[in-house]
Parts: sequence; C-alpha cells; structure tokens
Amino acid sequence: MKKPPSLVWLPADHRLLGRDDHTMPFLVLGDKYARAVKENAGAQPVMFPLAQASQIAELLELVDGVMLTGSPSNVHPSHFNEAVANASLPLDPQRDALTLDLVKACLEQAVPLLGVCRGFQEINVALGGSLLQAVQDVPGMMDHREPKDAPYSEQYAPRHTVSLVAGSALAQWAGAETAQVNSLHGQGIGRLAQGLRALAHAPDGLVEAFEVQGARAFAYAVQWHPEWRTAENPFYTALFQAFGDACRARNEHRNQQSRQ
Ligand SMILES: N[C@@H](CCC(=O)NCCCC(=O)O)C(=O)O
Repeated sequence: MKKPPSLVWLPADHRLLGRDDHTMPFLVLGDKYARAVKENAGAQPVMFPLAQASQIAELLELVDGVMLTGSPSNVHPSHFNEAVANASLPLDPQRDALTLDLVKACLEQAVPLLGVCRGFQEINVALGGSLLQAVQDVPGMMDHREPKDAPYSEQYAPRHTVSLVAGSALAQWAGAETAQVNSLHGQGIGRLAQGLRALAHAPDGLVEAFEVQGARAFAYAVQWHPEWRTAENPFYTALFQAFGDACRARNEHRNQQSRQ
C-alpha cells in the first residue's frame, strides 16, 4: 500500500478582497509557502478553512507539521499588552485567534513547527514575548522593511547579514556562521519569550531566528523568507529539508499507531 504523504497545515490569512465598496472575505495562502512545503520539504500542504481554536487538538492528529507563514498583517499588539501604534497597518485578529493557540498545541503534541516572518513573531508572542511595532523607529535599529515599489525580485533579494550561533542547526543548514537574508518586516522581536533560544541576529542586534528549547520535535522560526526561490539557496533548501524530515518522522509514527 502506498505510504500516505506527510501533511503540513498552513493556516490562512483572512482578507477582504474586491473593490472598496464591494469587498468579500477570503481565506488567503501565499503560493510560495505552499510550494516550498511541497517542492522543498516534500510534504503536502493542507488548509483547514475556518478552523477554530477549539478544533486544534483534533486537527493536529491529522497532520505531520505546521508552518506559520508570513503576512502583510501584524500580530495584534494587545497580545503583548500594547495599543496599536499605527492604525493604518493591517491586522488579522481571526488568524491570531487560531495561531497563538496553535503554537502551544504544536509544542504540547510534539508536532513539527516552522515559523516564517509573521509566523516567527506569532511564536514569540504566543510564548509570552513581545514585538517592536516599528523596528525602524527605534534608535539604532535598521529599517527592515522591503522597498514597496520595487519588483518582487528586489523586495525578496538578500538585504542584510545575519550572524548564526556556532554549532546551531541554523549554522549547520547554512554551512557557515553568517548568511545573507532577505528582509520584509516592520515588526520585530522586542522581548524574546522565555524558552526561546536566539540563533541569529541582524547587524543591529535584532533577533532574526530562534529555536524552542527542549522541544520534542522540530521547532524553529526565522524572520526572513526561506520560501522565496528556495531551490536557488542551499541554506533555505536545507532548512525546508530538515522540516520535511521531521514531518516524515511524525508521519511514520502516526502510520505505525494507526496500524496497531
Ligand atoms: N506584518 C509583519 C510580518 C511581515 C511579513 O510576514 N512579511 C511578508 C509579507 C509578504 C509575504 O508573505 O511574503 C511585519 O511587518 O513585521
């Protein structure tokens, strides 16, 4: 019998699409995230449209990994006890209501977890950390946002160096202790949550990657976008392959349990 593929849950964004006076709600998932899971992690991306936090435990029994993607929307600052600093920036409270609980459930149930950009920020906030709402407004910090009017090839081009902790998984995947990464974010790590170990820093000291200490399964997150043209970047490829390996290990375990 053919082995069932590893399934990776990618929670969607909630967006109103259409013209200003005629919008409708849509559930949105970036193609590049799903493609990186399929082509570089070797797993099947899945969505659970309209999944509620109350369903997380049962839905996690159906999957082998979770990837929290990037998004133009910000994590609502109320989750780290702040007021919204810039009301013009998009939010996605419905996504927050699912993903912040999903992070904790993945760790409790040892489900491989990969966070990217907003997903990286969600994990930090879910575990009790905080965010800088506008990194560029903090004295001494760089502007980590992308050139909005530039072509996507430029927006996702390598933007700055990150220093990687020697001997860490990130350094192993990069094959070095520094790497060039893209940068498309206005928020950033303020207070790193307890239990997270910073694995990469930008030149201005901003935390750009972490692992969940003591996690029983893969639990890593990065502020940059390894899903962008992954196959062209050995570092990004190694990251997704490691995530895929972790998902396949859980898939094997799930299949063995279902055969008992
Ligand atoms: N809104 C947050 C997170 C930024 C982020 O995820 N950017 C990527 C958006 C487009 C994409 O999905 O590639 C912040 O500004 O920090």
